[in-house]
Amino acid sequence: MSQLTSRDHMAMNALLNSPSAAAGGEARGKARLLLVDDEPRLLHSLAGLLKEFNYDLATAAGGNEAMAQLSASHFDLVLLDLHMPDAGGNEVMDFIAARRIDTNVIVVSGETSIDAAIGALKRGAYGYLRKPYKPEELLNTVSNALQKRALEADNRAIAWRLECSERLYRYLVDSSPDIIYTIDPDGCFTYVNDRAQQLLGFRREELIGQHYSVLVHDDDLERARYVFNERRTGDRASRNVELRLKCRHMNDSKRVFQNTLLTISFNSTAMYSFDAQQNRKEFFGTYGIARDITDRKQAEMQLSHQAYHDILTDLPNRTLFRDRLDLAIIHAQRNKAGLAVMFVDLDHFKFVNDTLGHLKGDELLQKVTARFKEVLRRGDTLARLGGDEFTLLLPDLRDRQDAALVADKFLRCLEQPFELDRQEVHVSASIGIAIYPEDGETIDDLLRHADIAMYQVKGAGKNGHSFYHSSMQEASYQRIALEHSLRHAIERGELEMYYQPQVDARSGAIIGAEGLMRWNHPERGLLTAGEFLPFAEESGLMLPISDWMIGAVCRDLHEWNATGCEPARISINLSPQYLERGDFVRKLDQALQHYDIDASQIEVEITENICIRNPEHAIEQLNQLCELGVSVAIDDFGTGYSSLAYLHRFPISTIKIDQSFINEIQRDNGHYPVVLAVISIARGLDFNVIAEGVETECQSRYLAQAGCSMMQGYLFHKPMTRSELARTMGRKVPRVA
Ligand SMILES: Nc1nc2c(ncn2[C@@H]2O[C@@H]3COP(=O)(O)O[C@H]4[C@@H](O)[C@H](n5cnc6c(=O)[nH]c(N)nc65)O[C@@H]4COP(=O)(O)O[C@H]3[C@H]2O)c(=O)[nH]1
Repeated sequence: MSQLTSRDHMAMNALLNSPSAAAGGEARGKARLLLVDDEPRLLHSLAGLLKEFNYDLATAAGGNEAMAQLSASHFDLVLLDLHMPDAGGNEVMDFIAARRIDTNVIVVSGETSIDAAIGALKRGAYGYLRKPYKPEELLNTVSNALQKRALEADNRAIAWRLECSERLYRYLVDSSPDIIYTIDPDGCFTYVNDRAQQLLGFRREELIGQHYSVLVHDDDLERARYVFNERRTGDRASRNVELRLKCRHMNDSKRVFQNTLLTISFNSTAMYSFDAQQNRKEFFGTYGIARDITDRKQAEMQLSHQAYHDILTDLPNRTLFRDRLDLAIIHAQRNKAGLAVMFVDLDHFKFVNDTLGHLKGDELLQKVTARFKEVLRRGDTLARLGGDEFTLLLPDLRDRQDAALVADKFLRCLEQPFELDRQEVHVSASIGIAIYPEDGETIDDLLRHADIAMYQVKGAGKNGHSFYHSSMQEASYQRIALEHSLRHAIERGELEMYYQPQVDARSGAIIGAEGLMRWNHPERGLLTAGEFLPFAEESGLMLPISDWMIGAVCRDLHEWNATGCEPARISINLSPQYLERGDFVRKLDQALQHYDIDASQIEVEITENICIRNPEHAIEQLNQLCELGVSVAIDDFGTGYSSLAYLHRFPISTIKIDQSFINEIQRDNGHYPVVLAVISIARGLDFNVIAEGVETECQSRYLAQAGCSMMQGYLFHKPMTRSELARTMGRKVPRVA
């Protein structure tokens, strides 16, 4: 922005605030005349002569009085005698000059020498009249002097206006946010405003006289020719033409200088002068305004990038992938070539997300992406569809084995663990492959079939790849149908709670039972929780299902309480999704009150992972449970990221040893350190300990000897219906290990 001087301010204020001046010429009043002569008779006759006219007259009888009056008020014209006894006319004129008094002087003197006249004119007198003067000569001289004075005043006003106007426009042009320039017919700059330097880094003097092409990016020169040679005016002239201009690269902190190219939008128009002699217009250059639109262009580019890319990994998104696949199919059709589409789904990603939190989950996805990218060739497209799902397009496939090789490389690159939060995290992937044209000729078919093949890998134990085969279709339909019918299972009353007794192995007495959900599937029969709850977790059905489960367990407890054959305590499993929601304590409390159940009859089983993900939140929730009187057990202990540092802060009463550790117990005299360690941790922290999945007498004996007598497993009881449990409780058959 150019600096405004105080003179500029004055000029602009005058221009903007003086409408009369703008109209050209100030309104004038009567001319004021001062008549100076020491001879009263002459003074009187002079006044008499001028009185007839519309002048405002004042008289002075000597030089001193004249100077006093000139100091006190303004006069347009002084009619001045030269010889006066106190102060002569020359002295008065010197006084006028020294004080820069704005007035004109006509000397009216009896002095006849030419030197006197020359002296007076040199001092600035407008005229010199000799006494005795002819009246008309005097009147003419006075009138002419006043006219000339008025003309001079008008000229000064016009010049001042012009100066003001020029300053205003120069200021406006220089402080414009746009570059303003003029160019001569040869394409050389004749003017650029200050903004050019700010934006492009070139000083005005460096650009004036230079051809415009020094500034224009080489690729834009063709378009620039029209803009900088614009011969049209008005609506037909160039509007909003975008060109990239070179900037001088300077280490200036200002943003504009850090760009080596700016995108500028140009408006330009021709300039013509009129040749009166030839009676025709003459082109003398182009005038233009260039606006820096770099920020807008960058924002537009960013927006369009975001529309087609995944923000987290910066990989192409679904839209761009489909577009690329579409093009690749057309290309393959034309060239009778093949292509492969892969569906890549990370195994156990949800577990990482649930245990370490979404931020770490995101970090893992970024790290996985980086490894995948290293495997790719130019021309392959890896996209992220969302969550842990990636798709890969391999165009120009020569052999389907090439696709298998890439899939193997993907799997191998995941073999090394990832480090997250100073913990080693292992992930693998399940990859389904569909080949064009055998497995589909459209985008949707290829993607669907790759997805089906991927599910096949998941079902077969994950961490592998598989080509699509039409026989997989049936399994896929079954999976989709399962998900679909699960949505209606609650309303159709197909869910049921089963209970697996927990026993004190020393006496065989039932000390409690774990509630385990079952689905009486209309076609597939009784499904265990392990067979359908993973789908519920994936499809967001865990929340309504958990609501149902709390109600069902409380209702069953209510019935048993009424018949007096209730187990001491029922433990229920709560999914991390449900715990996260924060209102489950209130729901549980409501259900307990509704069915009049004592809170001590319920134990909530949580996995240790939920404590690690957001310990403070977990502690708060668990404390609320304890305040209700509900106890807490840690399920599957030892399989997740347990942290003893947190464990003692949780209000936990029971630890359950996971069945994978119990499975390992094969011999009475064997050494099973994990089992021993868990039992000793539980003792050290004063927790109850229950072993789950106990199937053999050997396991039961080993556990009892190690100090764990509370057990659950097929050896004692399988999960059973509520009426079976009631019957079992009624029998209370003791069983001694
Ligand atoms: N091989 C073997 N298995 C045994 C033995 N004893 C019991 N089991 C099975 O092991 C699982 C024990 O439950 P969990 O570890 O809490 O693991 C449960 C629990 O985490 C979850 N789950 C079950 N019911 C519910 C529920 O109502 N709500 C929620 N949120 N999760 C549930 O599903 C998991 C699987 O449940 P299920 O399929 O019912 O499978 C049950 C049970 O049927 C044994 O001696 N040998």
